[in-house]
Amino acid sequence: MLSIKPIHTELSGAMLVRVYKNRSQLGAAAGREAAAAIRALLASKAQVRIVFAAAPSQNEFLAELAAAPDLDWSRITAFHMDEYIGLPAGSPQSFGSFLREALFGKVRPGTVHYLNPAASPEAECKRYGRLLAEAPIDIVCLGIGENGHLAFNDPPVADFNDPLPVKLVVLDEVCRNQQVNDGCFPSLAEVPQQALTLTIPVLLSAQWLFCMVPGASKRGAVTRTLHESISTACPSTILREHGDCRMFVDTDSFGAVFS
Ligand SMILES: O=P(O)(O)OC[C@H]1O[C@](O)(CO)[C@@H](O)[C@@H]1O
Repeated sequence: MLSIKPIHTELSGAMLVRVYKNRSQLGAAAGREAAAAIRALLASKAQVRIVFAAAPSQNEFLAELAAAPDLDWSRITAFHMDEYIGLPAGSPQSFGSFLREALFGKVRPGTVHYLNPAASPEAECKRYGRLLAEAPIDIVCLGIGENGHLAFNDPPVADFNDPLPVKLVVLDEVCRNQQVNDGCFPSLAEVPQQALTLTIPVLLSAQWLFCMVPGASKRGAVTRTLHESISTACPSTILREHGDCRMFVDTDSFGAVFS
């Protein structure tokens, strides 16, 4: 298999940033790297625990990962990082349905823990928090929202020292508008107002973070992530402090590369 070379690499704090020519190269490179990391973990432990983001920005990455050879998915425990509250049961917009379609239904992980948006939010946050706490999280595969959110930790609710592992949040308007612009919902009125999300300390507790951020609509968020001071005004800035976060961007989200 040919390796896909980034056209530019740099460090932002402790975070390794790789810039690819376009989103398909970004997705393929990230998928292969994540597969290699999973293989390495599976060689040294019985179970590997991974949290996945559910968004169009992850499509190329998830497709590559789903096609990766020699991965024993039966020893993988999978989680997702957020879920809307208030969608009809089985709605294609739910993040559980998205991941079942894009990945879980193809690779059949040994265990998939779905967030249940129909349960009482308080009870569901506790239940999911307990499942997450059963053992360390090995890998989180995430994206960055246009407002710099990680999962559904939008700037008004993001807390780098959140005491809760999973919480109920009200979504901010930039985040809800993005879902319409991404083609996930026909209008703002149909985007749920509330959601459950893993909190930032849980996401950052993973040994490895793979962060895939393609597309021109993310250029502002990528620039802020790399250059703005670290604060919840742009939650993704905290990624620069994780010791093993790799961020995959393309020329649309990064901007021009000058050598
Ligand atoms: O790349 P996108 O579509 O902005 O998604 C970024 C994040 O938003 C979510 O889709 C919803 O919070 C997450 O699953 C994902 O990490």
